[in-house]
This record gives sequence, structure tokens and C-alpha cells, in this order.
Amino acid sequence: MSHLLRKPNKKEIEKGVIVVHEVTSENSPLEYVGFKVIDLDPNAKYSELLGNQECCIVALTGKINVSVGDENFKNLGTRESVFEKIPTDSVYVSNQRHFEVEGVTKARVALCYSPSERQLPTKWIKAENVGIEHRGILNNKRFVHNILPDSDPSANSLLVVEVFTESGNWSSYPPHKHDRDNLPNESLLEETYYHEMDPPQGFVFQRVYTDDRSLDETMTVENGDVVIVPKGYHPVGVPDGYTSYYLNVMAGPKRIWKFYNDPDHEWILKR
Ligand SMILES: O=C[C@H](O)[C@@H](O)[C@H](O)CC(=O)O
Repeated sequence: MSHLLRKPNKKEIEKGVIVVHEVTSENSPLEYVGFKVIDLDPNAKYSELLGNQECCIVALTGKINVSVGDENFKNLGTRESVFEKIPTDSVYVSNQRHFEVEGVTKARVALCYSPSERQLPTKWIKAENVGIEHRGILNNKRFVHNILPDSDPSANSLLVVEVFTESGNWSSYPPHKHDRDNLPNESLLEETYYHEMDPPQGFVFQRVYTDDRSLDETMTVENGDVVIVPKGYHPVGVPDGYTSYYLNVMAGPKRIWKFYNDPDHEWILKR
């Protein structure tokens, strides 16, 4: 199995709190991006004191209460399944802050991390304020919920977006990369993909590759898997009959999303 592919690895760290994924700089090739998926039973609590990291808490499914210091956000979350295709609530938490997430219902929560040394205000990113963007034509159509885009100055280095790709379409396509700190042509952003499939027995193919093919991994990615993108192009193809969801976390030395398309495939944009 590719070293970039992570299957769910559930660990109950305390009653009703299950860590499904944990990607860190210690257990991955990533230096900037960290990522966790947590399942919470009703009334179960997960808490953390952040060091020099910021965190975006995404209510993937179910309802949660979030407290950050003396700020409390109640009944966050808008959906029982990501495939309701409606934006959800998130909370931005800055460095050196303590947060707690409590399950109101059974809930799945994504914790998206990146470096932060300049403490910023805690922010409830309300579902109704999440920008929706339709991209692509023909079989390259997908739509995006921009949870924490680079146009939102609420974070120091973190970018968070969720992407829906319908049956028979491709996304993160034409293949693009952002692995060079070379603005204005390209920014350097590491990335993680948290994937879900509808129906759940589905799969997508994701390739992660570099121009010199020193890295060239093509993965069969299933429901609940995580793909790590330290560098390179990273297209996703969705088989007929299935809908793909993924949550992207990106971070790097500069909080700008400027990607570079693979010249071999950029022609498809000119159809
Ligand atoms: O770089 C960002 C990720 O590859 C995805 O968020 C991608 O941009 C989604 C898409 O536009 O197809």
C-alpha cells in the first residue's frame, strides 16, 4: 500500500472518544499540515491545548458543542452526512489556546492543524457564511465549500476546503501542484485529503506524482481514507455511479493558494 495512503485506524482514547486518523510531522513527511478525525459519542469530550499551531474544528457530521477558553459555541453542525452537500459549521482556534469539543449527538469531527505563532481571535465559521463555488466543465465538474480560503484573513497559515465530485467526473484536475515557494507562479502548500464515498462501498483513484516521476503513486482510495500530498500533482478520478467527497487541509510558508497546472494536461481547460 502506498506510503501516502492512510486507512482508518480507530483508537478509543477515552470512553466515547475515538481517534480515527492522526497525521502529524512525526508520523508523516509533512512539516506544516496536521490532521485528525475524531468520532464522539453524545456527551463525550475531546480537549486539547494548542502549542504553536492553529486548528480549524470542522463539524463533519452530527452536532457538537465547542468551547475555547471562556467562549462557547453550541449545537454546531448542519448535517448527518456530508452527502447532504450543505455547508457545515467550523471553529477557528489560534495558537496557545485550549479547546474542548463535546458530542451533542454522535458526531465526526475533523481537526485541521498548521503552524501559528501570532495569536488571532477565535472565530465561528458559520455554515451560512461558507462560500460555495462551482468549478469545471464537461467531466471535470465539481463544487467546493470554501471553509477557510486564503481570501479569509482569520488564520495565519491554514487553508481548509471541502470538495464534492459527482459520478464520472475528475477533480483536482487538470493535475495541478503547489510544491514550490515561487510566487507569483506557484506557492508551496502541503496537503491532506480526507475522503468519503457515496454509496460507501465506492472508491476513487488518486495519483500523486512529480514532473520527474521520482514520486508517482496511484492509489485506490476508499471511504474514510486519508491521502497525504507532500508534493506533486494530485488528481482524483471518480467512477460512474459514485459521488466523492474530500476535505482538504493545506499549509505552507505563505498562506496563498497558487497552483501550477501540469503543462501536459492544461489543454483540457481550453475546450
Ligand atoms: O489544491 C487544492 C486541492 O487540490 C483541491 O481543493 C482542488 O483544488 C479541488 C478542485 O478544484 O478540483
